[in-house]
Amino acid sequence: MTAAIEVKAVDKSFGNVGIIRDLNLSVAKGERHAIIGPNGAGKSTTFNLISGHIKPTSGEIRLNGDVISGLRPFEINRRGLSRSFQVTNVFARMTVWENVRCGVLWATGHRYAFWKNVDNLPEVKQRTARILDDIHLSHRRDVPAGLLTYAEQRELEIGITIAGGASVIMLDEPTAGMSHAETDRAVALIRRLTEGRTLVIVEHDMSVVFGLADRISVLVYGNIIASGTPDEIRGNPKVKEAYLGEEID
Ligand SMILES: Nc1ncnc2c1ncn2[C@@H]1O[C@H](COP(=O)(O)OP(=O)(O)OP(=O)(O)O)[C@@H](O)[C@H]1O
Repeated sequence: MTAAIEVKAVDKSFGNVGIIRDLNLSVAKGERHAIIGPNGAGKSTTFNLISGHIKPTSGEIRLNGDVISGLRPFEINRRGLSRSFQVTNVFARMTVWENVRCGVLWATGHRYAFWKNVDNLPEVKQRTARILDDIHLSHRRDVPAGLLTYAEQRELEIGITIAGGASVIMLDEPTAGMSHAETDRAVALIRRLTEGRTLVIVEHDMSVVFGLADRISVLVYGNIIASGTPDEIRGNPKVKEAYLGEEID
């Protein structure tokens, strides 16, 4: 079967510093795949390469079989890939409802419908309401997003990322800065919302990684040193060495 994401022999240099070196990664359709690795290993850079925010120096990236390296982020998004960022990225002055509706408008083809009364579009209204319900933020719908708690903002962002109906979702450290209880809630949310889709996640919290991922890839110095099931990764000596002194289970 065609992979959802296929990264082949990708290199990325900033100036003459090689950050990503011969990166090869395959994520099957419907799989939840985590990318882990020490600080500065190149995880966010890998995300930015796949989502088109930066271009590879060489190599090729495919989404559902089609080459996407070289395309711009919005073109890749239209082809079915949606991502969140490490830093919370919601519109602080817009309400929760308006934030989600933005994502829905994009997905339903009303991309530039600024002149329309968009609340009169039943499909948009229903879909926005359903997503708010899914992310358990219906009771906060009229609150400006900037006034939500930090964890609620991250949940909203996850909601917006999936609002577009993309088949491939990429989340960059979705539980960073959350308490244990908030993390558990976010993981349950992510698991539920990505059911039947492909998920790629960058995450430092190993309990999240090992609880959520079907497969894990370990990135060290811009290169994937191991890819496998959580059990394979746990028992891999190269991974243990890269995480010397740290607990990975
Ligand atoms: N635009 C850029 N220009 C120059 N160097 C960059 C740029 N973006 C990232 N880097 C460098 O690339 C390396 C990898 O950074 P990246 O943010 O991808 O790592 P990471 O694995 O996501 O780290 P962390 O876990 O700390 O978030 C770092 O040394 C960083 O300084």
